[in-house]
Amino acid sequence: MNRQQLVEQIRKKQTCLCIGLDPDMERLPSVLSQGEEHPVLAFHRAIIQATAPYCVAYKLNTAFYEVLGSTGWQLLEQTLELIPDTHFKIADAKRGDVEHTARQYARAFFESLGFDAVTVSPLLGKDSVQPFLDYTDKWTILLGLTSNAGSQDFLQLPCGDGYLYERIMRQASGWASPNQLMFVVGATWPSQLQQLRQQFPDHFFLVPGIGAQGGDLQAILESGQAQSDAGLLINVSRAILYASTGNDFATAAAEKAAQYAREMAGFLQGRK
Ligand SMILES: O=c1ccn([C@@H]2O[C@H](COP(=O)(O)O)[C@@H](O)[C@H]2O)c(=O)[nH]1
Repeated sequence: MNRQQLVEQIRKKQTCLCIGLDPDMERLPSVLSQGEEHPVLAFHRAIIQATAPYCVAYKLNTAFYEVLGSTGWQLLEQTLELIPDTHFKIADAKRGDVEHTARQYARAFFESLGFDAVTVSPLLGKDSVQPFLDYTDKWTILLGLTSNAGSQDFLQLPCGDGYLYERIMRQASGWASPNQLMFVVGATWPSQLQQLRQQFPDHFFLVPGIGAQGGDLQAILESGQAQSDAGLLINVSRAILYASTGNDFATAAAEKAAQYAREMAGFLQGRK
């Protein structure tokens, strides 16, 4: 899905919500263990059906699938098949390796699995990211400023006239156009996100950290939108997936997603 198609979906639906499909076996509703289908697949089938009207993207964090071994990889593929073509599909895999290995990762996520986007660590430098960027019709989402407290250990260290994350993002922004390069910026750092938006007016930011991590949605919406178009994909995983673990889990997830979407619509209305 290219930028124009993504922006069209955001405008049409008046939401920039991305739902994280991070299936935690210990939190799945017990009703699902009684069926014939794998509980993760039954969970995703119900969640996607209930929430698709309120979001434009789904983000699958590969850790939650990898932990289940070969079954997990099958579930990843089967979950992708459940996601409508109208929705942007992100592999949150945070890959980063030397060039020839990175090329295999890029092939895996873009060709074998067919994701629209994959998250990548920029720390090994341009040659490690280039294999992803070579897929000009796909998106590379570089870790900019991550949402966790530990981003202060390295990413928020002073560097030149700014911080390390700014230096990384500035340099990496020269590697490809904003039509194929996004940055992860945590919702837990609203003032940094505001400054980053001024420095990077045209890039999409994938923003995790709303819901369970306590990020402030209003603050992100107020300061995070790009000049040219929406420019934000705001991810929520646990707060939607596990809104209820009872039999009403899908309805509860839909209500929560609709609530986030309504808040977003208030900001997106009337934008170009
Ligand atoms: O900086 C980052 C990068 C990625 N994540 C991932 O996003 C989701 C957030 O889940 P919630 O349940 O909404 O907190 C999860 O997959 C993280 O690994 C992040 O949180 N921060």
